[in-house]
Amino acid sequence: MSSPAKPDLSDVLPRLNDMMREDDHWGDVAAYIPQLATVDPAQFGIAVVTADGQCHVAGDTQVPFSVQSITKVFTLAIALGRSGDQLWHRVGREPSGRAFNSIVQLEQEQGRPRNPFINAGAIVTTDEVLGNREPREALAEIMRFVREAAGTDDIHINDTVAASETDFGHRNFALAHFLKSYGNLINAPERTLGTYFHHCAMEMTVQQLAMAGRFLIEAPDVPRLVAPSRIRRLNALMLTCGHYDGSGDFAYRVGLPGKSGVGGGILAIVPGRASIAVWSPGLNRYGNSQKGTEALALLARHMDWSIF
Ligand SMILES: NC(=O)CC[C@H](N)C(=O)O
Repeated sequence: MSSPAKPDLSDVLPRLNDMMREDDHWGDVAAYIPQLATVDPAQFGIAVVTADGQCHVAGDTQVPFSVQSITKVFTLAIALGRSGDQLWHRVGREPSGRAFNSIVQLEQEQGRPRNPFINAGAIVTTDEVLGNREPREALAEIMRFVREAAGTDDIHINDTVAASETDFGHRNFALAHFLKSYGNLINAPERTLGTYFHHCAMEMTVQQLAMAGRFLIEAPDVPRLVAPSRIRRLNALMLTCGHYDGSGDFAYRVGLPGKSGVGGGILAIVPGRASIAVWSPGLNRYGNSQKGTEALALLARHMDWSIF
């Protein structure tokens, strides 16, 4: 009996792209960052880079989009590289079950954020990366890491988006001041947030993001930026916390470690096999890409890529 043919990504991705455009339930773009509110939600792009370095793409693949919270994976990797397990004194490792920008949880837990992927936790990891340095030095380190991971220097921060968040980021300022009041911020709130808003405002195409995620695959031929044991832990946190209070739903539907951003991007990892970046700016009720999640669920099922 012949075994069924292995699905070919160069067929699968264009079909997935067509399916995503069949209806117009694109979700809503994030309105609380005015620069993101102007993006047309009816866009979709996907890129898959396999462990052997092959890249397959479909859809709107040439558009650089605001990666936002996906940068929290890179800043966490850098913070752990700088401080090791000391970091966990300042931030936890449990799913939050709350919105990404929840204030009430931070107060209840006395200034130690639940995990490094909610905003409060990422403000702490950014503060750890910043240390006593100038924000531009910390940002240069973050950009170096991401560019090296992606294998290209053509990745930049959109200063207009960063300025837009600075002007309207009142919740993040509230979170940072709470952290400071509990003694869990080394720097002045404005200084840490300036760094945070800027790394969130980094832009990438889906291909660049999928390339940047390769270091999380843990395979022989991918760039070795962090130790294998740490890669597994980053993936564990992405699985349990990467989609905020939608993390359980994402694990149920997709079955892969993933990290979303309010710009509509999702980075998902198939351990040992592939790095996937998907982008569609319309969001679901958890603030995660609506079509991006749907596409990942279909792709994971079709390729039999769920880790479970
Ligand atoms: N979920 C996100 O992508 C949030 C990131 C955004 N920069 C914020 O702080 O609100």
